[in-house]
Amino acid sequence: MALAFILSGLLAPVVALLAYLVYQNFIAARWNPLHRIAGPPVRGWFKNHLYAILEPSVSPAAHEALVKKYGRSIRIRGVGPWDERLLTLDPVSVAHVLKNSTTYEKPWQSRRLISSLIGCGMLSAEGHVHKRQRRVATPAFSTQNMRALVPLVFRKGGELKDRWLDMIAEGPKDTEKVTHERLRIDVCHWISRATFDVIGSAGFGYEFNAIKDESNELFCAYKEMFEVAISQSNVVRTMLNVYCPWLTSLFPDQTMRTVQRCQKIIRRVAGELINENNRKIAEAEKNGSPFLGKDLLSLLMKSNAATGLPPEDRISDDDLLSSINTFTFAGSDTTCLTLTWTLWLLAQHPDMQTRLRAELLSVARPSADGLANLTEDELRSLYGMIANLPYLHNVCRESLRLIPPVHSTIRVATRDDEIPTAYPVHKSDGTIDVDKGSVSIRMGSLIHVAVEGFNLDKGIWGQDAWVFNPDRWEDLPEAAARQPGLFSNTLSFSAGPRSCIGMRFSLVEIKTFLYILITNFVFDVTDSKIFKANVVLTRPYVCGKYKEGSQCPLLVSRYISSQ
Ligand code: HEM
Repeated sequence: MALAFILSGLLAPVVALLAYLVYQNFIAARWNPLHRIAGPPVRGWFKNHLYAILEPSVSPAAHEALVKKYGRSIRIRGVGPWDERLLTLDPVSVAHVLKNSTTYEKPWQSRRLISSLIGCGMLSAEGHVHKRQRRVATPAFSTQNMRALVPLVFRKGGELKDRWLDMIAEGPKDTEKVTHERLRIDVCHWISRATFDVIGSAGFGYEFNAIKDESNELFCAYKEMFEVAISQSNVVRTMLNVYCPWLTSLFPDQTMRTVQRCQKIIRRVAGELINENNRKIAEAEKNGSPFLGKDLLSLLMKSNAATGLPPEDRISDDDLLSSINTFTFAGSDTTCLTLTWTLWLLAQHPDMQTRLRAELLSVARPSADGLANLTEDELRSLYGMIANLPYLHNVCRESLRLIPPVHSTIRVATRDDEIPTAYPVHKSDGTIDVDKGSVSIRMGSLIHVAVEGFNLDKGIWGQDAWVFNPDRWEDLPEAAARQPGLFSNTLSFSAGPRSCIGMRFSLVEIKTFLYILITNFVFDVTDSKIFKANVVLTRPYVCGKYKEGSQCPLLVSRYISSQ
């Protein structure tokens, strides 16, 4: 009797699980309206289309083939048979999904993964928590505040330049091949150190000094934690982290222990920064003088302390800590990769590099003896001129269009909806629906927003869409000029209420760094072949050396004017 009771107790959950799986895979899947949309076949129970649409070495061709065969609203298979997703390359559909951020949220699984590392900051929060964080942070990213950061960005760019000049003067180390004063430099590694320095200083008034050396404990903690985040090599462990976080924190493995150790350091150091700022704000208030901190954290704390803000709209010290982590996580690698890919593209196109250099050198410097002696105001006015240079702007937007660091993003429908379409929808029975003008979507379905897919769409940008051509921006095809997107009709910074809050910040950094680097150095390709891989972001790797991690070696020599 007792045995029968125990067995039935054990059996019940198994039967319930089986029933659930049968329901999800055979019944719910059949009733899902996405099932009626055309899409590529799946050859096997656990086969999916994720590699083809997520991996930048194959995704442009995959997207092109899918659109040709199935139109711009495509049903694809996600992780399992229960996971039918909508891949949309229809601009009207994407604008709808990104604009309606309460109907289309970020899936809880990706939000949980991000939160487990950097806390529930703006990247992973949803609903009123996100709104509150975004409202408090928005003033910090105003044009005026971004201008205030210009001198600091020049200082960091100058430090990187001096470091490279020293390295070139010193000559090669064992690992660096040289041909007549040209040094092989992993630009990705070095620019990453510099963008960390910028975000530390401009983000929260902290000096990582990573261009100098890589020993700072907060820098090491962030680096180690982000490396864990991007490796996620143990799929089972990652799944457990998402679905049973209590289990993995009860039985932490080496990776988890590393993350916990890093988080402890970050909490301590960043906590001190927050306390210090709180103290300064209180002191300024007491003295009736303004608090002068210009970094994002100070500005965020100032806007949070503003007298007009209702208490329920204020964010907590924990949220402030998550914001520091979020700015570091979202703002350093993305900008580093844009700069790295731009230098790589310019190294492949020496004529464009020369043309850009000529334009940058045409900007009159307020002082002949370099940037170091310029006042903050002079640097700001210099940046004003640089920011308006047309070819530099075209190079930046073309690089961000061609190789967007964020390859794609994903949303989940929080209710049933009709997603409007501009193009006819191909159905799974072989017919084409020209009249309906929408795709029915059920609550819980995932929508794949192909950032790179949009940016490289030949049907929109023209037959040369996969080619680096900064001049295309002088005469865009009509369809491209109608594309949604926060930045220059591209989705590189996304669109709508969840688009990138740091776009202006990164453009100041990208343009200033390009100005300093291109007017001081010449960049050439090496004999190493570089390929792109989507490891959270689109990163460069050397062919045959994937295991060595992301790198982008270029031959760097000093630019010497012939005049
Ligand atoms: C070239 C550099 C950058 C690129 C290409 C980029 C791109 C993006 C994209 C595509 C998103 C939307 C992600 C999604 O929907 O899944 C995003 C969001 C975000 N970015 Fe950036 N980003 C860059 C630089 C920065 C910088 C410098 C910062 C901060 C200092 C920053 C802070 C954020 C934040 C906080 C969000 C979340 C916004 C929200 O959900 O409300 N980003 N970024």
